[in-house]
Amino acid sequence: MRIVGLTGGIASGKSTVSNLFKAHGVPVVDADIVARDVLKKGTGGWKKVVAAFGEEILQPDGEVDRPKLGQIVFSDPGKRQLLNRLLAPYISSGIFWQIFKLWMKGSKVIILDIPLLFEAKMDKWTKPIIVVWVDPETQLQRLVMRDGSSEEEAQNRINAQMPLEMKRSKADIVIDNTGSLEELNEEFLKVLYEVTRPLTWTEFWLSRQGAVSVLISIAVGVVVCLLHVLLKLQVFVGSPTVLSLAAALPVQTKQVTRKERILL
Ligand SMILES: CC(C)(COP(=O)(O)OP(=O)(O)OC[C@H]1O[C@@H](n2cnc3c(N)ncnc32)[C@H](O)[C@@H]1O)[C@@H](O)C(=O)NCCC(=O)NCCS
Ligand SMILES: Nc1ncnc2c1ncn2[C@@H]1O[C@H](COP(=O)(O)OP(=O)(O)OP(=O)(O)O)[C@@H](O)[C@H]1O
Repeated sequence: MRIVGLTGGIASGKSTVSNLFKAHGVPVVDADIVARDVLKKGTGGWKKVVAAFGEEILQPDGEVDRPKLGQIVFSDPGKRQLLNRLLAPYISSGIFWQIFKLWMKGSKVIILDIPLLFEAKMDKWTKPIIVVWVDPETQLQRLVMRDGSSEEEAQNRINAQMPLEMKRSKADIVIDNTGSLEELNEEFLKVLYEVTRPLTWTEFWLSRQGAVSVLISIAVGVVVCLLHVLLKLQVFVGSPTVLSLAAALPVQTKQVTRKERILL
């Protein structure tokens, strides 16, 4: 199985690119969706966060007031680190299960869309790593337009992440999303070709099909060895029971001649 890391800065266009992957039939695990699920009312993550930040971050219906919590953590690095620490175990196990479900379905290539891939040190699990890059002015402008936030709030969110230039330097593939959506689509098609090339042997062994092949090979090996041992036992012990056991195995057996017995 190939787990492709898709990352970048906030509003650099990760979701836009992951939608293109989905449209071409490549499954995507979205870490932002996992992070939302683990903060739903009554979950383990919700309990930890409410205990640490107090009930004033809750809406009247008991769900977390996300914009309010966002304002708190994106203007205070200490509180952001606390939130990250509290949610990290839930987010990583949520991501693991999503990947496992796709593995069970037999998906060979999956995209892990995760803004904090490097910050959360999850880059070692993904190959190749795609970074969606935009220039800083375009990033700020798109973020303000999308979220309707002030420039200051938007800049705080940008500053809360590893600088995009540093992410770019760690990438295997860079998608420059400074241009139009048409230009992005053109660049995307080249990346799609690269990402969906045949699996390497290592990736194949890590896929469900590879694991099944290994299990079948082991089972066949065990049966062959067992048969061999049983036939030998028949030679030395001369037990007809052993021979009938060997005959019951799903491998063709034949009567051992005297000459063959001597060879065995
Ligand atoms: C603070 C929260 C409640 C704000 O929610 P809100 O709906 O306003 O934003 P949303 O979750 O859609 O995130 C939007 C973007 O903000 C950035 N972002 C989110 N959390 C963080 C963080 N802890 N550090 C840096 N950037 C972050 C990401 O680029 C993300 O795509 C929420 O972002 C959150 O729970 N964050 C902590 C969980 C986390 O680390 N999420 C990132 C997924 S790995
Ligand atoms: N090439 C483009 N031209 C114009 N607008 C774009 C382009 N690419 C993305 N956008 C817009 O920029 C905004 C940010 O894009 P997107 O939501 O895909 O970013 P993101 O990296 O997923 O953000 P986040 O980190 O918050 O999840 C969106 O409103 C999107 O429609």
